[in-house]
Amino acid sequence: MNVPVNVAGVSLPQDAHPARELPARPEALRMKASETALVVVDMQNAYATLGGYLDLAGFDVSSTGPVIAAIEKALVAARAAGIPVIFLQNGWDADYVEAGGPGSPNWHKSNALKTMRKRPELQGQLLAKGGWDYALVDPLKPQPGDIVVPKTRYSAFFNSTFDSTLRARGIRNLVFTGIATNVCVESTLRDGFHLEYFGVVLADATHQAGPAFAQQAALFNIETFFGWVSSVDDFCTTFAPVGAVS
Ligand SMILES: NC(=O)N/C=C\C(=O)O
Repeated sequence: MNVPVNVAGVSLPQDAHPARELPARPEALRMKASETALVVVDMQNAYATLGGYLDLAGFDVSSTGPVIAAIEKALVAARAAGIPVIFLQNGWDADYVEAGGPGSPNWHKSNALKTMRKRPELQGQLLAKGGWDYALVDPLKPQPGDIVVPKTRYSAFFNSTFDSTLRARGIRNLVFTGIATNVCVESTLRDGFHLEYFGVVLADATHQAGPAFAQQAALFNIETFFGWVSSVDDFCTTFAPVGAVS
């Protein structure tokens, strides 16, 4: 039911968004556009482009093209439905202070930092703010009104503005796209679960870091324990304007 909202003497717009039912595994999920964000995880050259960090570190990024196209489609639908779009962007300052030194597990586990230690000529290039590797891929540049949240660890909920950005807007549903399904997507969705956010992955708009089984395992974990799994077409159809013919 839509009722006028008055907060501290200020009238806020009524919520004109009806609940929609998004087909998903293991079951459909009811959600309102006004309580939902489309989250684009780390679609940077580092993760999606030949010559970027993942490629240089030995991960296969040759099939990320369809993922970029699928995210573009989801972005069009989200913006048309009034669903906020949040781009996450992973990396550190050019001196890697934010990456942590040997006292941080990140220093030991980050394959970007390890690759640069192995190949000193790459020092300062991988995931460094201001550089090509850190930049979002060209087809997925933010548009006015979109939100960009920088982050320094796999989960977007740590040492970032992500949680406050969501809570300030009354968002409780997170629709995830991006790379990598089994690292930053899953880490962020899992932390969101523990903070009471409903997390849905659009599987065809994600890509794993590592072998294909890593994608399957991440989707299994999400579907079974932490959230829901849907598709770009189902997201677009669910949030299409009422009466729109597809
Ligand atoms: N965006 C990601 O999922 N990142 C995965 C690995 C890394 O950043 O080292």
